[in-house]
Amino acid sequence: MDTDTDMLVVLCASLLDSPHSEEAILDALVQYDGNPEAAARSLNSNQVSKKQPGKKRRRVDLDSWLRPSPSKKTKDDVVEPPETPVASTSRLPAGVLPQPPVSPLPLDASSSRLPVKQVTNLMLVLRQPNMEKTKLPKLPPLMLSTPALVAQHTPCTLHASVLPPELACKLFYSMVEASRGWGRNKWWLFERLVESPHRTAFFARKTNGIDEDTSWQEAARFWYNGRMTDIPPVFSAEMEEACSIVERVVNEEMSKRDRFPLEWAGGIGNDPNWRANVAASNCYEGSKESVGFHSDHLTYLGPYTTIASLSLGTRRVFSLREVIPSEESTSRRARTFNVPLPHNSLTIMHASCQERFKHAIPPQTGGLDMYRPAYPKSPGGTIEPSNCRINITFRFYRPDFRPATTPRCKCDVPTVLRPDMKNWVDGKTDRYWWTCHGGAQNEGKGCNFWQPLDMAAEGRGPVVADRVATSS
Ligand SMILES: O=C(O)CCC(=O)C(=O)O
Ligand SMILES: [Fe+2]
Repeated sequence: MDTDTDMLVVLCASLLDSPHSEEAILDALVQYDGNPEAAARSLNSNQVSKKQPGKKRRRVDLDSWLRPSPSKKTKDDVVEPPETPVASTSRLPAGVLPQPPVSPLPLDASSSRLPVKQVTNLMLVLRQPNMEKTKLPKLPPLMLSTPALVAQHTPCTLHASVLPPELACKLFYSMVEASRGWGRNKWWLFERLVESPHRTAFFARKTNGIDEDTSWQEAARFWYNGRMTDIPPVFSAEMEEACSIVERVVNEEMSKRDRFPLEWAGGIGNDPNWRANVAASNCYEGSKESVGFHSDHLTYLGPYTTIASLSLGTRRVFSLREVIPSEESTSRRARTFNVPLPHNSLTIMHASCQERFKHAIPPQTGGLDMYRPAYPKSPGGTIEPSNCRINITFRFYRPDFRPATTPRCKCDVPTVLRPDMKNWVDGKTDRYWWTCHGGAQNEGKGCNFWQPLDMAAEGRGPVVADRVATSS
């Protein structure tokens, strides 16, 4: 761990009511963008039920944290997962990576709005945590190679060959072409400017498909990673065509599933349960480009969102790993599930996936299969194999989470909405927090803003629970 991070861990530990493992602290720090007070508040709030009323708050001795920890690993140290093939120097702490949910316009380091500082690849900043010692046996990663296995083990479904082959090919070519102009997201983490190890872009649909509301373009225009962006492009003709097919598949799949009480239920008449009004696209060129474990911010998506992720081009592995709730941490261990995503497949991350699981595209070891398009780029042209994977995540920004309703912190930047993953409950009484996002751009210096989401007080909904309540 670098010195800055050491100091943050120490600071956070000094604010805790009871001792926590270094990994738990690091986890919370990453979740709160390196803000020790917000991280400590989160860890302390997990303790509330265990605390005895009237008992004096105990501060952890700073010295005990500053003392160097034993440097050599013992056999008991559980090193997280040997699972997905990830080079050891670039391994992220399992399940912790504040990679943002949607990836709008690239942030340009040369822009006058960003301070000129050395940029570090995100993968090099986060170190492998010392995992809590546990007696529970480590679970080897599990390869989920069929849609049935994916549905059995994860809150996701996998759909093969979703687009007509020619459309999939055309969309692949056009996105690869466009991706030459995309950039890598940059943000501040632990007082360092880090950048994502893949290129990314964000699109807003011209309308939400139902009315002429353009506020989603506004949402994307203004804030991303605590930074103002330009107006995003609208969907291309191929993206629109793909999107209508994806919407049909998603709604069909949702109609077969039980819905969670906090899910959006505002669709009336012909308005479907789910529609895509924005899309984030990623281009992974070659085997080393990746995205670390993260769950998507829920700022505009709201609780129990559904995200549809289209894969085009080279096949890559999608990793999913459950975040074990605190109270179950001694009784069961997380397992990593690896899902190979072929060209023209759709992965639907269903409601509860962002609350319970983190996901990643790890760097690929052991070689990459080149993608050989079925059609040439232009009629009569030659077919060139490609080492790129294009991912388009179609998302539904909820009307009750419109940008104007996002609380702002003391930095005067819209906050981000995060689930309390360590205390995931039942889809009804789960906790979420609005937290400061200013530090992601302001050299890592944010404020301490932290506010629980209160659906009723904030006038949000309707959600599935409201529908059930009125119909019974
Ligand atoms: O490339 C993928 O499949 C995942 C992308 C992702 O997780 C994201 O954009 O949030
Ligand atoms: Fe994601």
